[in-house]
Amino acid sequence: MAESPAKVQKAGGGRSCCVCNERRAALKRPKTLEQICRECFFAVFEEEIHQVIMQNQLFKPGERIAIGASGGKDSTVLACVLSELNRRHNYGLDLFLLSVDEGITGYRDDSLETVKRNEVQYGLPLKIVSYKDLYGWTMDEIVKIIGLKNNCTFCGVFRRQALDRGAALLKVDKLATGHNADDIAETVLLNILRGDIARLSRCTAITTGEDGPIPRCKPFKYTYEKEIVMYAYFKRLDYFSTECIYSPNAYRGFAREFIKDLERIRPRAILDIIKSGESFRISTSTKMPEQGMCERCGYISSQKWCKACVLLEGLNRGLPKLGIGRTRVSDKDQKKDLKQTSGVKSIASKQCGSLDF
Ligand SMILES: Nc1ncnc2c1ncn2[C@@H]1O[C@H](COP(=O)(O)OP(=O)(O)OP(=O)(O)O)[C@@H](O)[C@H]1O
Repeated sequence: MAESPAKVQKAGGGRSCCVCNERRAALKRPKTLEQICRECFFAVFEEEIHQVIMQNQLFKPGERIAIGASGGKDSTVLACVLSELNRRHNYGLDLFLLSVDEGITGYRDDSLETVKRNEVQYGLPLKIVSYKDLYGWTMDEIVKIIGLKNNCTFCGVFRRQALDRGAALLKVDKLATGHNADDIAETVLLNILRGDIARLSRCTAITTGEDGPIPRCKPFKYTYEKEIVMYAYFKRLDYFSTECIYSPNAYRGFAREFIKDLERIRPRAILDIIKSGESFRISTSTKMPEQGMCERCGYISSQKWCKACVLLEGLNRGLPKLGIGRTRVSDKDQKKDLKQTSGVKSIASKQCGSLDF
């Protein structure tokens, strides 16, 4: 449901809109702090996304595009705006909604109900793929075994692959996700803090995976989260706004809060962090992982087995910590497990909501 954004910055003193100069300003744009009326806000918000799509040639006429639809604000606004722009500018796209059911009772089951309503509201066919069908496990079952600490690693790795598998079933050319400017700035910071050069070098790319099965793109790369919330609120869009019940990601939470603090002082900070991320150049002497194919399932992987197969093997063998970085499994046990598991190296923990798309 369209909830009131935590802090809609109201326009003050009955000023007129800085765009049309006719209507009264209804809000202050978080990105530019301009006083603007509702109608002009919708228009500039949509036009900026259209420009990003055109300048970065995100889509080609005739393409089939899946929108990763979680039922949350970002992907709901993405579905709404993409269908509108597709009509208005004759992109010639065949749009679909693609949802991953992670099997989280009290969270994903409810948000999927929202996506089912969106299917009708936007007239976009919906495909749902589930962890249970793909991997034989729901997140509820995984959490029972692994607890709350590392569950985001399983969820993130499985979701990435599940989206690819769903996209393949839909036979789409590309997958569009609702990652916004705040998400990307946050990921730039996290990759710097972790010294993860490989991810730092690709996390700002608007399109990724062009060498893989299905490229992914982020039409909201420069769109501020606060503006997405305002758009959803003023348009009264039907979205689901509850946080995942298994998401205790404190580290990412600190990065998020830090960026929100910076944004309060200087809204451009978000765009500048993204710009800094884009400007990073990796020295030629830095060794980058080589992309290959998982020997087990054929999915792209820089190791012998992909991350999902390593994690799944651990779950199925009753060694759920197999493949999770920096765990308390003793070195000896882990070495033994990994040896038995065809020499796959331990993977570093990938946090929930991370942008390794
Ligand atoms: N279960 C899912 N099914 C399909 N797509 C998903 C799912 N979870 C995430 N995505 C895609 O990845 C994007 C970023 O996901 P993230 O978990 O960071 O959520 P978010 O920032 O809360 O976005 P949203 O508001 O759309 O839920 C989403 O906008 C969506 O496009």
